[in-house]
Amino acid sequence: MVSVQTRVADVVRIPVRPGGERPYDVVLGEGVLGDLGEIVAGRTRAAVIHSVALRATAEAVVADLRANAEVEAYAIEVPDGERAKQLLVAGHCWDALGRIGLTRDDVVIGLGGGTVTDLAGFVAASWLRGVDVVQVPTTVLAMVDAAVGGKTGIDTDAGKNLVGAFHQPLTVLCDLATLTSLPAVEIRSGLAEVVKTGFIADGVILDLLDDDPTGAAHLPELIERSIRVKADVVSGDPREAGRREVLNYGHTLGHAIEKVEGFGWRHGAAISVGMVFAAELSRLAVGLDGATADRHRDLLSRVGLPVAYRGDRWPALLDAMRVDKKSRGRRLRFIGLAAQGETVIVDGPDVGLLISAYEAVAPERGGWAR
Ligand SMILES: NC(=O)c1ccc[n+]([C@@H]2O[C@H](COP(=O)([O-])OP(=O)(O)OC[C@H]3O[C@@H](n4cnc5c(N)ncnc54)[C@H](O)[C@@H]3O)[C@@H](O)[C@H]2O)c1
Ligand SMILES: O=C(O)C(=O)C[C@@H](O)[C@H](O)[C@H](O)COP(=O)(O)O
Ligand SMILES: [Zn+2]
Repeated sequence: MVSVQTRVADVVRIPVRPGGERPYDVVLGEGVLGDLGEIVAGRTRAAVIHSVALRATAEAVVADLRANAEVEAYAIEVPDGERAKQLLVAGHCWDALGRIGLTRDDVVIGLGGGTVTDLAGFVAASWLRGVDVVQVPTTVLAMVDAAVGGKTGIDTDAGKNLVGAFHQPLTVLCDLATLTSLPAVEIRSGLAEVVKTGFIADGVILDLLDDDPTGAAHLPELIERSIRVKADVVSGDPREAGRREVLNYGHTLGHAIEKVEGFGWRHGAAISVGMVFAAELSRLAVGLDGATADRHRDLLSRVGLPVAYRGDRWPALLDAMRVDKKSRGRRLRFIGLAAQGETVIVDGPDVGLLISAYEAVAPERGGWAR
């Protein structure tokens, strides 16, 4: 396990102000899960959607809400990991909400990693055409990214997150104490989104990770900085009409790897490879300097994330990338980097260029031609 230092002694509240939609805060600190009762007090019912790994925490939350907030709380358990983001599991949750009799005055609570907050958000967005959701992320990845900003959804056979809705939460509670049980491999996966945030916006993040690539020495600060960037981007463009697309840096290839791997790769691992590819594409297409491009591979390797993938999977990856939400007609679109903190759209690059960029992550190519 990676030890979690708690340098953020005080609770930090980071505002998300999505224009036209209800404003909310991301609350970050040790023990902030204790605020949940106050947040949902006055509701009749609450449904706590959680993964197997969070069963004990969910049971404690349910008991606390019943005893201290006079809320009829119920736990709904879903599978661990990406297997939660399936239509079948959403259906299981809708059936459970039906049995509970959850009304529009009641609330869904998403307790777990990004797979659970994505699922719970989608269930809340669709149940009765929309009920409130409070997100309680328990992984680094969910705190810095998935639980913030209202993107919710599930996967289909065709690809990642292809069904979903924008549904902003009532509040996001990031309790640093929950991270003490998080395996190191999951911390590393979360650091991939942290690195993404460093390259697209806040360069201090990259320096902090250079200082300690395990993330342990600066974890609360890394989480806070990443949330601030996400909150800022989402506040300006909650429904991805434009600028929000920058949060997809590394995701076009990353999501394709997840699909080709049958959703068996961690999200952070897949977008780590995706960022090395995106950096190389940026070098070739928009003149990103070689040192910044190389910094991707160096930093991500030192964090302990993968930076290479199989050459023979290129045709399948290209097919998978065509259903990416950024695609327009036959044109693939990528988020590129002109310099650290300066994103650009790489619109409709030709396949030859994509293959050249892919060579940066495929040590032995094979099975595909230029
Ligand atoms: N909606 C968004 O904006 C957004 C942003 C980024 C990622 N995502 C999505 O998030 C998902 C990845 O999230 P993730 O990395 O959190 O994965 P995850 O939800 O699969 O969690 C990782 C593993 O850790 C376990 N776990 C969770 N909290 C724990 C804790 N405190 N202690 C011990 N074990 C714990 C989980 O049960 C799971 O097995 C992907 O589906 C990705 O597409 C969504
Ligand atoms: O919040 C966003 O916007 C993002 O793109 C954040 C990503 O890290 C995240 O993985 C998101 O789920 C990707 O969304 P998608 O629209 O590409 O499915
Ligand atoms: Zn992501």
